[in-house]
Amino acid sequence: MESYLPNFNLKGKLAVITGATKGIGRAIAFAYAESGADVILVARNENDLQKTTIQLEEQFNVKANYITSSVTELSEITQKLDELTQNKGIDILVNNAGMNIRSEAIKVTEGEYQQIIDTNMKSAFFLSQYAAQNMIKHKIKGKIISISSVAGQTALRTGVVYAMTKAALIQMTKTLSIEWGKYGININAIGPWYFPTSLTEKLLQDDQYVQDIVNRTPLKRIGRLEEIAGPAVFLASEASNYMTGQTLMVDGGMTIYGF
Ligand SMILES: NC(=O)C1=CN([C@@H]2O[C@H](COP(=O)(O)OP(=O)(O)OC[C@H]3O[C@@H](n4cnc5c(N)ncnc54)[C@H](O)[C@@H]3O)[C@@H](O)[C@H]2O)C=CC1
Ligand SMILES: C[C@H](O)[C@@H]1OC(=O)[C@H](O)[C@@H]1O
Repeated sequence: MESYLPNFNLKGKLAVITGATKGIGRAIAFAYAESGADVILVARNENDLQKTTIQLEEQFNVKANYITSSVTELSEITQKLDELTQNKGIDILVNNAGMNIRSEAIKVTEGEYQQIIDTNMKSAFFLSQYAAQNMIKHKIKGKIISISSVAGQTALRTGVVYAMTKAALIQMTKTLSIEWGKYGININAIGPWYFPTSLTEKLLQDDQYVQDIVNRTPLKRIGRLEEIAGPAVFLASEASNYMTGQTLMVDGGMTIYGF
């Protein structure tokens, strides 16, 4: 039978997702499990992790493990990943955990700067490095996906340091893709516009702010979480095997909207 339909499912894959108990990371974890992947969730709240992994195992009949740690505690995470991936290497890493302290550039403190940089950028690089070492050791042609932002490509009013980290993830994605392509590892990113999560909750409670977003968005609405899970499943699946170094803007058209 002649077929060109690639494999979009993640059966038998092992995915590591950071910040996976809330918002976009949670949506991705659920979509991956529904697509058949076993998952390792990384987050800071043990209770949330326990509840989420139990739900994933019961709902989708997959294996769900967790690591209770801040992504800034890299050795904590890598030691636990060593244990959890002895027999099965990592197929997919999603660098999702991220935070923002929205303040004017003129007022940013060194502490705020470092917290955003460490959470959004440093963790993504070193977890990508760990995942690549793991994939190479297990001879896995894996997928590394980072959640950037439209703020990494166009200027927003929501914090310069946050934007710096999101731009860095786009450039990290390009640079790692040329270094690790020879191992068959695909490195891509996703740049969301606004999606309803705890990160954006306060902003999206302001009707005028939401109207401003809608006015700048060709599709005239904010995103729905399943609309970010789809591209994340695509980038984790064999369907994207010939894509690397790219950032998919999942933004309702916002980044291409000149005037
Ligand atoms: N929601 C949106 O409109 C957009 C979100 N993004 C990005 O999407 C990613 C996910 O954000 P959302 O789901 O919206 O936010 P969220 O706040 O709902 O979820 C972020 C998750 O990351 C976790 N996290 C934060 N710092 C952490 C740390 N140090 N260690 C471990 N986990 C940590 C949080 O606990 C939370 O579970 C972030 O990287 C964010 O920058 C990008 C563009 C738009
Ligand atoms: C779309 C942006 O990333 C948006 O800006 C913010 O301050 C929020 O943190 C969202 O991520």
